[in-house]
Amino acid sequence: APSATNPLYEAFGLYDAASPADVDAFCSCLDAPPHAREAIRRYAEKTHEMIVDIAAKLASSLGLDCSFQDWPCQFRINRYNYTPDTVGKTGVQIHTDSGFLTVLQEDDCVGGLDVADPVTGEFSPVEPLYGTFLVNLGDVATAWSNGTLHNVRHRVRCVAGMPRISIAIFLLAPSDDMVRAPEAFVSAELPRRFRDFSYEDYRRLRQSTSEHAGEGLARLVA
Ligand SMILES: O=C(O)CCC(=O)C(=O)O
Ligand SMILES: [Fe+2]
Repeated sequence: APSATNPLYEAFGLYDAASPADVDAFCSCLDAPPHAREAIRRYAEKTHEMIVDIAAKLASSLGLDCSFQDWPCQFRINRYNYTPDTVGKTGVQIHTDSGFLTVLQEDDCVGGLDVADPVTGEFSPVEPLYGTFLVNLGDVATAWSNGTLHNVRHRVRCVAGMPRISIAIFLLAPSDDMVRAPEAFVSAELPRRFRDFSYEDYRRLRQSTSEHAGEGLARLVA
């Protein structure tokens, strides 16, 4: 629901996108007619396949052979209730995604997503590109890779006076909820940076401290 921090933003979603029963329950909440139900089911299935595949390729590029098939996955539709009066206002505050990997389908027409340069902190706009997805790493990626991968700070601003919709799928954390860098990422030169932690605890920590941009990782330093 819209909040004091992000009054133009609302979202609804489901957990777990890999579970046909969860997707069905979500469709029932929406009172989705059969053709919409089928479209949502296929979209969740295909984007889940895609995110698991991207994660495996990412791991393999780091020399690790692992499967992300059973990692819980959240699916969310974001809606920004923009009007001509809200141009220039915040859509979503600066944040990092808390999980491992996000695949985002941007609005085809309305831009406004900005990503921060990790060194300078400067924001650059991401122009919407029809037919593409955007891949983004979250806090769990930083911890799980022992600091090899970088979480990305981003925000959404209202740049046009019309509603904006984006669809995100989030691969969150290992299925046992415990985030721990595999041994392959740990060496004498690169000692373990973070203690083992529960993703659910970390998510609660982010909420309770209102630290939404990965600051909480500093609390988990080994
Ligand atoms: O709507 C967007 O472009 C980004 C949404 C986002 O950052 C999120 O859902 O975490
Ligand atoms: Fe995000």
